[in-house]
Amino acid sequence: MAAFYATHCRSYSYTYSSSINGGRNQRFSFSSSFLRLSVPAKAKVFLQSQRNSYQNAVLMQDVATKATTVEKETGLEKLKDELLSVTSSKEWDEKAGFDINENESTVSITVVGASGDLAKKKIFPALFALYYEDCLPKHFTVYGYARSKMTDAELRNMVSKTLTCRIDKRENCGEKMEQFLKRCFYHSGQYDSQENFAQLDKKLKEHEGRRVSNRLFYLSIPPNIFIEAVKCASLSASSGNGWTRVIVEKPFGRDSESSAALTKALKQYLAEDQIFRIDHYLGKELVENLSVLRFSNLIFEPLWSRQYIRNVQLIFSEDFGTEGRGGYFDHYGIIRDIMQNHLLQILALFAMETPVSLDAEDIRNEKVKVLRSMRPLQLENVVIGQYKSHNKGGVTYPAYTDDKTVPKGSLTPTFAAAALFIDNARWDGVPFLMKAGKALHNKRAEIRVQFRHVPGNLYNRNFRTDLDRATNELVIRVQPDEAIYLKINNKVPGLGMRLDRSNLNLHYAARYSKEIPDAYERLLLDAIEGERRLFIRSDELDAAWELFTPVLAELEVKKIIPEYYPYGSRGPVGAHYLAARYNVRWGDLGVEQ
Ligand SMILES: NC(=O)C1=CN([C@@H]2O[C@H](COP(=O)(O)OP(=O)(O)OC[C@H]3O[C@@H](n4cnc5c(N)ncnc54)[C@H](OP(=O)(O)O)[C@@H]3O)[C@@H](O)[C@H]2O)C=CC1
Ligand SMILES: O=C1O[C@H](COP(=O)(O)O)[C@@H](O)[C@H](O)[C@H]1O
Repeated sequence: MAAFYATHCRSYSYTYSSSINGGRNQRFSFSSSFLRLSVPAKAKVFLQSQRNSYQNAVLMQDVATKATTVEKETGLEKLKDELLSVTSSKEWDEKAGFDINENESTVSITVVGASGDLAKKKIFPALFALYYEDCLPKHFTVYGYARSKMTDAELRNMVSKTLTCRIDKRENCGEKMEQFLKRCFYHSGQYDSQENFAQLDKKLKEHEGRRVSNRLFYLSIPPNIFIEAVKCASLSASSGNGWTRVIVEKPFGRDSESSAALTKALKQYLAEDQIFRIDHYLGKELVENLSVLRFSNLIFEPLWSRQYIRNVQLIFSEDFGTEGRGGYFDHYGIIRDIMQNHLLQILALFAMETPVSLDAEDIRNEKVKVLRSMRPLQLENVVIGQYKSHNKGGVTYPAYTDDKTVPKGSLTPTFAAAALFIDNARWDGVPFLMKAGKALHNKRAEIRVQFRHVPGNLYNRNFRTDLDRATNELVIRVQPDEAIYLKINNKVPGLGMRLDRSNLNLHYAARYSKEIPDAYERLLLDAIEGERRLFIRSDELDAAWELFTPVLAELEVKKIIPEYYPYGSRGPVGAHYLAARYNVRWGDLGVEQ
C-alpha cells in the first residue's frame, strides 16, 4: 500500500475509503494555460504536480486515475504503467528526471498576521496540536509574519503561552512544545512589500534546502489588506518547485459586489485551487458528522424532506458581546458574521442532495445547487436586534454601543433571526429558521430538526393539540458538549398509559474518551493535504451572497432600527413572532431542551 505522510494521524479506513470513493486529490484539473502547453511541457508540469501529490501520500490508485486522465489529454501513453510501478519518491524523481537530491518535501506554513488575535488564539495552537498528534510532515517550518518587530525567541515566547496539550495525552507535552517551538521562526515585514516577502522567501529557502518546497500562507489579517498580501506573497514568495496555497479568512467581502471584486483580485495572483477560503464551522466535528449521519444511516435519509420535516432551525448564540472586536464587527454585523457563512454552510450540507462521491468538487457542486435553489432573504422574514446594557447581580454588562470602537448610535445588528426557503422538490415550503446573536444567555450552536406529527396518532389524547410535544425532534448540538439526540415519545413505565418524551442520545463525552480536535486543526491539515472539501469555492460564495445582499442593502438604506435586548437575555421577542408566522416554536426554549 502507498506510503502515508501526513495522513497517518487520520484513521486509515477513512483515508482509504475516501480515496476509493474519489477522495482527496483525485482530480487533476487542467487550467486553460496548462492545456495550451506543448505535450512535453504538459508532461513536465504533470510529473511535477504528481510528484508533489505523491509526496503528499496520495494513494497510488489516485495517481493511476490521474495518470489515466492526463494520458487522454496529453497522449502520454506509457505514463500510467510507469507511475504505477513506482514504489518510492526516489524512483519517482529518477523516472521524472528531477534533479532533487533530497527525497522528502517540506511544508513551510507562514502565518501572515502572526501577532494578531486569531493567530494566537487558534492558528498556532492548532499547528501545535497537529504536531503533537504527529500529523505534520517530517519536514515543516512555521513562520510568523507581521509588521510588529519580534525576534524568533519573542515569537516562540508569545506562541508558547498559547499552547496546550490534549487532555488524554499529556505525556511528553513539554518536550513536544520545545521541539515545536524550535520549528517556529519570525519575519517582520509590511503586508504590501514585495521586498519584505522576498526576504521571507530567502529565509524559507534556507530551511527548505533542496527539497521540494510546499508553501502554505495563512492570511490572518484584516480583509482590507488581503489583496496586497496575496500579491506580494504570490509574486515574491511562491514555491518554485512545489505547491503554494493560501488560506483566506472571512469576511469574503460585505456583499455580492465586494466579494466578486475580492475573488477577481485574488485570481489575478492565484488559481482557484490555490485559494482555501476558510469557514471554520465546516471543520467542527458535528458539522463533519452531518453528512455521515445523513448518508450512512438508512433511517435518516428517507425522512429528509418536506414530507416528514416540519422545519429546520439553525441556532447560534454567544454569551459575550463584541468586546475587543467592535471595530471589525460594526462594519459587518451578525448577518454577515455568522448567518451568511457559518449557518448557511451548515444549511447547505443539511439540505443538499446526495453527492456523486465524497470528492470535494462533487460535494461543493451539490452545495451550490441547493444554495441556488434558495429564495433571497426578504426583509419581512428578518428580525434584527442589538444588545443593550444590563445590570445583573451588581454587575453592569455593557451595551454594544458602549464599545469605544463602535460609532455612537450604530444600528448594526448583534442579533438576527431569519426565515429562509428552498424552492426545490425536496424542501418546498419547509421553513429553515436561523437565529444568531451575541451577548445572549448562553453559548451554543445547534441544528434542530422538527418532524411532522404522526398522522392518525392513536395517542393524540396524551398530547392534545401540542404539536411540539407530540412530534419528534432531532438535535445536533455542534457545541458545547457535542451531542446528537432524537426526542421520541415513550411510555412511562407502570400500569397506566402515560406518555413521556425522552432522548435517544449520542453524547460525545460519554461515548468517546478522545478529545475532539479544534476545527482549525482539521482545516489546516486539509489545506496541507490539498483537500478542498471543507473550503468554500468561489461559486458557492457568490450563491451565498446573492441570498443576503438585497436584504443587507435594504436594512442599511432604510436604517432599520434593531430591537434592543438586554445583555445576557434570550434576545428580541420579534424572533418568536417571526417563527410563529410559520407555525414554528424555537426548539431551544423549553426547560428540557
Ligand atoms: N479573531 C477571531 O476570532 C476571528 C478572526 N477572523 C478573521 O481572521 C483575520 C484575523 O483576525 P484577527 O487576528 O482578529 O485580526 P487582528 O485585528 O488581530 O489583526 C491581525 C494582525 O494584522 C495586523 N493588522 C491589524 N490591523 C491592521 C491594519 N489596519 N493594517 C495593517 N495590519 C493590521 C496586526 O499585526 P501587525 O501590526 O504586527 O502587522 C495584527 O496583529 C481577520 O480577517 C478576521 O476577520 C475570523 C474568525 C474569527
Ligand atoms: O467567525 C466567527 O466565529 C466566532 C465563533 O466561533 P466559535 O468557533 O467560537 O463558535 C464568532 O465569535 C466571531 O464573531 C465570528 O467572526
